[in-house]
Amino acid sequence: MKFLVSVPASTANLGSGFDALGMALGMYDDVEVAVPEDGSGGLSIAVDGAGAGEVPLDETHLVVRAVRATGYTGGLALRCRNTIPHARGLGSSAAAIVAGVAAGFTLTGRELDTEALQIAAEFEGHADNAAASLFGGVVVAWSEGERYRAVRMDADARVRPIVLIPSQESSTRTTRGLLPAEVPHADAAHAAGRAALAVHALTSDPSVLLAATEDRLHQNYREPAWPDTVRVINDLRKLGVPACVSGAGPTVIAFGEIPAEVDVHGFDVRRLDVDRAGVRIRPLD
Ligand SMILES: Nc1ncnc2c1ncn2[C@@H]1O[C@H](COP(=O)(O)OP(=O)(O)OP(=O)(O)O)[C@@H](O)[C@H]1O
Ligand SMILES: N[C@@H](CCO)C(=O)O
Repeated sequence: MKFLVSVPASTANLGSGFDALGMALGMYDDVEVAVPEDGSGGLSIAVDGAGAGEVPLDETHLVVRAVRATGYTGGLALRCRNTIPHARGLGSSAAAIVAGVAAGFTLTGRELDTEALQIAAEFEGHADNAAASLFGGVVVAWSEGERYRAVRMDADARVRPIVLIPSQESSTRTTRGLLPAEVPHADAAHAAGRAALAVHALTSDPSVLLAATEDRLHQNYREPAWPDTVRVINDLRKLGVPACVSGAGPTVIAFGEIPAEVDVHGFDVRRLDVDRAGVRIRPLD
């Protein structure tokens, strides 16, 4: 058995929707999955691109851990071709987890269903990135007790994301540690209104994206980890360009054109499509 799992990157939060809003982006990690014909066990992993020479090549590899979380215990040969940069706020860890869950479900003959989201989201403790990589489009994710849920919507065709990716890495775990336990009531109320507006902006009316992407719950608290990111966001927003931190940073996500007067030196600027399909599985011979 041999198949290819192709999984999109994602951007979480989208400014106001901390831990709730996500969107899939047209940048992909491909994982070729094969099971030894003779039924022998064993594990082999090869990695090209992002993470090559850095990620472990044993049972602790994130894709393998996610495969195992689906209950598949047999032999596995993985070839990972990664284009999603690690620790930049583009959902690389969620993409790896979703790839592993999709591979595990395929190996055990199951359709990707709500249990796939549950398993994937349990790895990160929130479902925003994982739901986007699984389902594509724009997602709202939430949890009810220990169950993770998400709804998927189509992005408006006029939503044209641009990502500005710095070379510096920033770990999600580290910058979550910068967040306060409590926020002022006024900021919580602001976030609720703007996040609701963001759903409308992303799916029906991108003209209100500037207000919709204004955040008060995480970016300023995390600024010490990536001051240049916050500077670029503030410069863009002052000129009327909707911009916010992608996920836990340090990538900036903006909508529209980048004005020449904004200094984006040190950032790799790329226009990406919104991915509409989510994770894809294709048989290989
Ligand atoms: N394809 C992969 N294969 C193996 N491990 C991976 C893969 N992608 C990410 N990882 C692991 O996840 C880490 C990055 O996770 P982290 O949550 O900090 O950032 P991110 O997922 O890129 O960003 P964000 O969650 O803010 O969008 C990497 O340093 C690596 O250990
Ligand atoms: N919502 C998450 C996304 C990163 O995984 C955060 O901002 O920490």
